[in-house]
Amino acid sequence: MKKILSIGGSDTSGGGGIEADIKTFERYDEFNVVAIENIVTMNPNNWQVAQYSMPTEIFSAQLQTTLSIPLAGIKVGMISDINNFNILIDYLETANFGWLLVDPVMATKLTIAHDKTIDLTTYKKKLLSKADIVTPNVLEAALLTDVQSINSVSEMKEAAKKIYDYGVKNVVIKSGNRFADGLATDLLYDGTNFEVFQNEIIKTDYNHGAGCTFSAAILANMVKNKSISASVKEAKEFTFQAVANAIQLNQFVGHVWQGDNHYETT
Ligand SMILES: Nc1ncnc2c1ncn2[C@@H]1O[C@H](COP(=O)(O)OP(=O)(O)O)[C@@H](O)[C@H]1O
Ligand SMILES: Cc1ncc(COP(=O)(O)O)c(C=O)c1O
Repeated sequence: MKKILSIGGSDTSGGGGIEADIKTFERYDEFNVVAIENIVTMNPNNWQVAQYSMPTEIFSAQLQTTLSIPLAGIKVGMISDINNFNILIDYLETANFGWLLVDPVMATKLTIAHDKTIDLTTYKKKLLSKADIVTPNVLEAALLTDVQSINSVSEMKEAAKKIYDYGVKNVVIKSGNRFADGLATDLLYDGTNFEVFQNEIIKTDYNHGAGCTFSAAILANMVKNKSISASVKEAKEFTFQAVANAIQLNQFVGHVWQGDNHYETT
């Protein structure tokens, strides 16, 4: 069984972050080990989000723990603190692992005030440049490429080229449910070719966790030695089902569900 390390935030509501990763990797029969960099909580009255960064000593101890484990891949999600970020970069330089996927979680479906001390130039230079694959949504891709917004496949292509130039080997940009054409488009760019993956947008408000699930599923396929293109294709189908099976959590949100079945929806 392959072992994969997730580094990112713990979502107390259970939909995104490390919790989505664990559920997804289990579906692919892969063993997920974790290093939690931050914890996200929600106000029960209005769902306002708070984020608590892990003290550096604890984050570092988690990463050290994983040095004893042969890792087929590492998935990096939400990173909130510059000191933890630097510890992560040092760790990536010493650890032995297969693929590195970076999901640059900056613009999520929840409004999270991120620690602005990680500037994007540093983020690109130190982290993205090491990634085999990076999976921003269109909002994150716009932030990374310093454009106002991305509203079409041709604008996704422009952004993918720029992100590739940061040293990333493969770029996947996701439009999710944001484009008016009714299509959920994912664009893959490997430095030579563009490939477009599309399906219809499921009309639902419940897709929290879709991004984490999608990127975990891509990595889950990659460590099974599938091509990047086949990995993205399969992950898209997996995530589509997870969105189709989403559950309402409370009056504020609904979360994707990676399991085979769910027996009740409220
Ligand atoms: N309503 C939806 N219908 C179909 N696919 C969706 C829907 N919402 C998200 N997806 C898919 O889930 C994956 C994650 O996309 P997205 O939700 O944009 O990520 P993020 O959580 O990073 O914003 C993509 O493959 C996207 O096409
Ligand atoms: C810790 C953490 N990581 C990642 C995400 C991203 O979630 P999504 O997959 O909906 O983009 C969230 C969303 O709340 C989160 O709390």
